[in-house]
Amino acid sequence: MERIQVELGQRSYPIIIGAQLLSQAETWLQSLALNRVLIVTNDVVAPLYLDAVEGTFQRLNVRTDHLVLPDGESYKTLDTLESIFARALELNLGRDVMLVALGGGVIGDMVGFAAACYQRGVPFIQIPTTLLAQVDSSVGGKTAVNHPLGKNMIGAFHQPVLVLADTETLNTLPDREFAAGMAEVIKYGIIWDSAFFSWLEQQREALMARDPQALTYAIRRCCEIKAEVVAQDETEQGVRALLNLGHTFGHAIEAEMGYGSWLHGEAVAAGTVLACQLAQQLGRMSDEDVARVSALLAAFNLPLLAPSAMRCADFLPHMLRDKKSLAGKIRFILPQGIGHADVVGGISEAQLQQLIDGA
Ligand SMILES: NC(=O)c1ccc[n+]([C@@H]2O[C@H](COP(=O)([O-])OP(=O)(O)OC[C@H]3O[C@@H](n4cnc5c(N)ncnc54)[C@H](O)[C@@H]3O)[C@@H](O)[C@H]2O)c1
Ligand SMILES: O=C(O)C(=O)C[C@@H](O)[C@H](O)[C@H](O)COP(=O)(O)O
Ligand SMILES: [Zn+2]
Repeated sequence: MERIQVELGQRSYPIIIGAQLLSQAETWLQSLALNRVLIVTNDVVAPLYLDAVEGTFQRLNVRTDHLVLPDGESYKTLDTLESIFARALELNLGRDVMLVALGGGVIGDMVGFAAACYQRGVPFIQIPTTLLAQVDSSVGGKTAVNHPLGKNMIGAFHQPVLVLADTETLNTLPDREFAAGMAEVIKYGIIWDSAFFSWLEQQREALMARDPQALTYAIRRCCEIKAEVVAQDETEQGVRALLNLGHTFGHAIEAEMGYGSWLHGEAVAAGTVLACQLAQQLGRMSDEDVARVSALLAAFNLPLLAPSAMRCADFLPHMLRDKKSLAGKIRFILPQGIGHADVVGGISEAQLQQLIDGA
């Protein structure tokens, strides 16, 4: 069992990573003095893991209710959020409730946002069941829903009180979803830790085979990096923006192609290649470094190219609305070699056309 602390003063919390955590989490839950919980999950995850999680709370004599939402990125909306509030109100849940997010990043982001808003804020626990959620979305307190005009545009910073990442849940994850999670794993190596990037290159076969030891190390290292970044900059005033590598392009792809058509991790992968190519044009990355990034993403069957239907003109309106934009100017996260990145502004439309349209 691995334990990583996210150090945020009064809002500090542990991330627990291990096998069979869903049914053996009493130790971590006991200290929270729970009264009542509402477990929110979706119709794919519920048949797999809801009973185990409910059983754990019930053994602690906690009154437990659940809500099963429809699955998918296209349901990460204000309408779905409203159905969480409706259920909480029908159950007469008060401010002593604990919301529990059981699922991937979509569930985690929505339940976190519901917790930030319900009766002006109640606590919540993250129980991430995808690789992406275990390495990224369950940690750090970014919560949101999408808007047709932009990804994660309506949201709040609201930290969970506990993250329980049961690595065995990854055994049921479809290959495409596993690969999507690897895009965020690779991101940490590029922006923060060149040794971790090299380790990923060496371990790619073990990771592809979901070797439990390799996977647990990768999840732990990602959570350590994210915890360090978030502890330095909880609300993205500076260094936290680095976690957005590939996302300026990626979010444009997700919104333009229709939420759910490209998985978040797939869009981030194609966006990461574009960010590396832009960095290369600016003399920040060598040809060899860009090739290493592309090869590692390709090893996990991730897309290296943006959708052919999308031209620069399709990206621009989305990228201008990106949350990192400042005074109407787009800012990108660009690597400096492998293991370091910066927020970079001042990229011209002509440079972006050259990058995306090749013209
Ligand atoms: N808040 C953050 O910091 C942050 C970080 C990264 C991504 N995100 C958000 O996370 C979302 C993507 O998350 P995701 O990739 O987990 O997608 P997801 O939540 O849609 O889950 C992927 C699919 O796997 C299914 N699933 C979940 N666990 C499973 C399991 N153990 N076995 C079988 N199937 C399982 C889900 O039902 C879904 O169909 C995006 O909305 C993205 O914007 C947020
Ligand atoms: O935690 C962060 O900070 C991140 O940027 C992590 C990203 O992987 C994640 O996709 C996040 O939701 C993007 O945030 P946004 O502010 O660009 O919507
Ligand atoms: Zn992301």
